[in-house]
Amino acid sequence: MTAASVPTLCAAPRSFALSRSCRRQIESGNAMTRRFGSAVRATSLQPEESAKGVDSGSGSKLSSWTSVRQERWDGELAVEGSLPLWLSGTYLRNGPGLWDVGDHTFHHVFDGYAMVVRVSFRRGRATGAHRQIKSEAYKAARAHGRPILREFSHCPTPANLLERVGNLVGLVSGAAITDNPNIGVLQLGDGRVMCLTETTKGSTLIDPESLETMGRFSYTDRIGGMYMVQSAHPIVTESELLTVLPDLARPGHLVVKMEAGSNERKVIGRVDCRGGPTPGWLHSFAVTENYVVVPEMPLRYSSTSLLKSELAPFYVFDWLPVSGSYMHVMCKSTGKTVASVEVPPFMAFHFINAYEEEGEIIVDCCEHNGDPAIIETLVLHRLRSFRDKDVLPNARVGRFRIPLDGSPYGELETALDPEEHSRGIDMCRINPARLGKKYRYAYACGARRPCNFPNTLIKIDLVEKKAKNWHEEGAVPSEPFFVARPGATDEDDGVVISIVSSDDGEGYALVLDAATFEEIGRVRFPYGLPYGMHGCWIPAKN
Ligand SMILES: CC(=O)/C=C/C=C(C)/C=C/C1=C(C)CCCC1(C)C
Ligand SMILES: CC(/C=C/C=O)=C\C=C\C=O
Ligand SMILES: [Fe+2]
Repeated sequence: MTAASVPTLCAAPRSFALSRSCRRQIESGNAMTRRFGSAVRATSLQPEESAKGVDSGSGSKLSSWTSVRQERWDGELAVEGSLPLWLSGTYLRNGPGLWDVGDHTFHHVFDGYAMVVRVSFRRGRATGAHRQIKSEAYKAARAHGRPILREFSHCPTPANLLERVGNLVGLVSGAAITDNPNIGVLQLGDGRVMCLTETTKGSTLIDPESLETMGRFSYTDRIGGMYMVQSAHPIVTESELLTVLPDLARPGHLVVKMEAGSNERKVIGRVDCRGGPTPGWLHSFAVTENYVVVPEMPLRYSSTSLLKSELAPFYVFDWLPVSGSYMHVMCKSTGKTVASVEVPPFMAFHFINAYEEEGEIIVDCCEHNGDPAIIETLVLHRLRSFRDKDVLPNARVGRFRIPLDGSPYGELETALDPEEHSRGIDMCRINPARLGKKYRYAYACGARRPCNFPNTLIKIDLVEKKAKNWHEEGAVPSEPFFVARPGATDEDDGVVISIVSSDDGEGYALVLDAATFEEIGRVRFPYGLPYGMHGCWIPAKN
């Protein structure tokens, strides 16, 4: 049986909540995995194989949704084209690299065990590496031949009352939840490099050269208890890290900062949630020069799921549009909430940028048309088998306008015609020099339909309301990362780097001129790489 014929768990492409039968199937996920485990494993690599993608039966050898079985590799990379000589430094990208362990195959792309990829550029040449992160979750799964801790869509089912109580204690103590840091990687102002996920215990230090796991980042403050969850996208500058911690016990959000060189987070302020029994999912947030913008989405933590160790309609979340959607604005220097407005329902993983303009705050995000169906789009068997189907839900650049004059409502509009990017957009980046300021360009993954996943790179011009697209037939590019040319003054003077998995099973880092969005070069890995989430740039020292 090939990946293309793996039976689908939940085939309905667009639904607000999963049907009862789909939920039953997810709840009995372990049994499903046992039944179809060998089929799913057909897309995985055996240790002795290279990490190149396996033919899925559709003629494609795409490696995006295939585990890498080699724990590590490093070596020289072949360069095609000519890389700018000023491009000197290291691009790191984190993501889920391993979705199969023992007989168990994960269900969702967000479940995979973290793997970091490195591409180092120097004088027009490049070296590369990948390495599996040795989290406790990964080591326990390796030791037991199955996942032991709770991941995004995987919830070890308690066999009896004793185990149920154990899981509850494990939730409160954090012992039962994952530390698998598979979402982002960033360099702190003091030079330390951290991989992270949404569980606070997942923050993990790595060596940016060897990619070795150095150990857990231990926060020395006393912010613990039910603050076991954090945004996966802290905002990091040379001087500090700013982030938001959902309060699962008393619905609200704590905005905290940690100075470079310190392990101690300090509270800036707190906003109470206005709707729902629990906080909304806060994967990312936005800042302006003076404010922190805290979104409150109707996709909210499910207390039943957390307390009973069960899967909710959206894994650990419920979609509760009647609970309302809100945007809160906190002053960075005083911690006071200066605006809290109700907005139309929205669904966003990623905020692009925000800025202050004439009595209001503008906040842009990759918005999935107020529909959480995108979460189901990212289920692995759908990514593997629906490649020629047009099942990627529509998305747009959502632009919030938040008045600062005390008005109770904010607006949500579409910043440019979504046809400019074929109604697909996510995994956005900007020039970091424009963070919190009025800006013109955003880079993201977009769509060329039919597709089941974003398959283009796009440069969005928010002034002209146009997008430039890069596309290669059958390829899946990951987050386009902007690196400014040293000394640049124009917002788009630099390059955009994206790691691409191509249809023939190959993998390469693509380098585009950010101004023209034309290819300058590609740096080939000797094997295909799985899809990755977010990256960072570490400039060379000299
Ligand atoms: C976008 C993405 O990759 C999200 C990952 C989210 C994860 C791993 C969430 C983990 C969890 C919590 C934040 C709360 C407690 C349960 C658990 C599902 C482990
Ligand atoms: C890959 C993704 C969404 C794609 C939608 O079009 C979201 C990833 C979120 C984690 O960082
Ligand atoms: Fe993200």
